[in-house]
Amino acid sequence: MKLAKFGGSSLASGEQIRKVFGIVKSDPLRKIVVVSAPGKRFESDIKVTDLLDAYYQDYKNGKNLVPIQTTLLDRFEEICDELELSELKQFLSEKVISLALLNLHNRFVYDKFLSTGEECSALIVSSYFKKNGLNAKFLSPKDAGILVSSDPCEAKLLPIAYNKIAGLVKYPEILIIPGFYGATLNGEVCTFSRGGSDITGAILAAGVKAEMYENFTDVDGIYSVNPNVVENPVIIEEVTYREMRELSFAGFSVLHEEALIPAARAGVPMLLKNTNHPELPGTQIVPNWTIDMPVVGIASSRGYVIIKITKYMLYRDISFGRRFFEILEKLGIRFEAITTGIDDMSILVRDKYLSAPIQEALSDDLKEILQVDDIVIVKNLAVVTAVSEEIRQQTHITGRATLALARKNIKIETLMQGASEVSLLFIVKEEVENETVRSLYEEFFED
Ligand SMILES: Nc1ncnc2c1ncn2[C@@H]1O[C@H](COP(=O)(O)OP(=O)(O)O)[C@@H](O)[C@H]1O
Ligand SMILES: N[C@@H](CC(=O)OP(=O)(O)O)C(=O)O
Repeated sequence: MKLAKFGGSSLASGEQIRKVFGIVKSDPLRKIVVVSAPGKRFESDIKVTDLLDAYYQDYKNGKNLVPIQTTLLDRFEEICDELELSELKQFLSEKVISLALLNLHNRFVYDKFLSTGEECSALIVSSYFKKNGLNAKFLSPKDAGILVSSDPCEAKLLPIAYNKIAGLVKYPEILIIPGFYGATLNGEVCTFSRGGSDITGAILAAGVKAEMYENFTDVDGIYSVNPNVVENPVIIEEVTYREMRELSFAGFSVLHEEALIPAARAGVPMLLKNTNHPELPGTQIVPNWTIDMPVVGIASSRGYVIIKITKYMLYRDISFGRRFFEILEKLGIRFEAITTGIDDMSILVRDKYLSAPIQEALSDDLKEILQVDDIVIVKNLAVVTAVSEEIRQQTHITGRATLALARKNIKIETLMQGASEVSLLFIVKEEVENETVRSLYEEFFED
């Protein structure tokens, strides 16, 4: 059995849904289909999930809801018209309108709004499949057994869920399951973080021990670098789960970083393919590499800050680390990397965690509680991450990378090896982010 997940770009219009139908029909092993909400049809278009977000904001702020409801209903109506599913229009319209009756004080109200895109999408796909002769069945995430924690917009799968999910193999129909959300033990709708349909796909593929998790999107494979920075970059033929997790976390938005672990643990291989060109091989995500590459991919992300603290003889104070982390926890600051020395400690954080009041509270606590001598906050940084399993084995990769940057006069603010040992992090000023990516790409991929 294979699990096929189709992203928003594959469900954006009736024409795209016809392609999805063709793909599912062409392989009888594709027994579970996970769908996202309709995505963008063209560059300036708005994804249905973003429209639902706007709908929620208008509802919360007491605004006139007619314009946003009309935009949403038009999207669904257009798809239904293209697929000749007129019988579904009224049902979907009621679903969308009834969101404006929800209790705003419920913790999961925003999740319910956002999840409606995937729910409607799965209803459309299952109706179209049935109408065209496929034995398909809509199954809600709750009925599929996707039981999740009660963390609005950040659901985590409850381990007990896997028992029920395993039972999905018994269905004779092709199951069409909405991605992106699950049900809490109290039956509330709770979504994963944005882009989370990939997580649903991975969980279900792991739960039924699928022979393959196919992730269909709008590119021919995973590019070795952001295609907006380097024109026509090389497509990665094969990447390990660990490499891909690092790349996703470091900026490759093509796959959600939380979608790798469930599939990896269950040993389910993944294949990323293009809905518009399903005949192409795509990118395989595998447990162990078979192709030697000094660097598999280069990801980058901006909006970082380094907090440097200095305290004379810091390393002798055995409670310093604990007290420092307690301060970070209290202020809700997540850090991504840390280095320490005799008198210094530096942490890398995203600037979204460091608003002006939080920064002030952090400075006060560091001075009062930890009595640090100095605090320096360096802003507007980008992290460029080169990833490969080979980095652990071959020391010359770091040398080649730093030399390539030195040749272009690019100053590295800080260089770190990721704790997973499959990544090298080059922290640079935001203004040289793209140049850093291009220089590393030239060094490792050109010729
Ligand atoms: N390294 C990369 N390789 C491929 N695509 C990438 C990469 N980095 C970013 N992307 C973007 O990810 C998009 C696909 O992801 P996403 O928009 O979530 O698709 P979907 O709607 O199918 O889930 C591509 O269209 C591309 O613009
Ligand atoms: N529709 C949700 C979940 C998702 O995974 O979407 P997509 O497959 O289009 O990235 C979102 O936009 O966040």
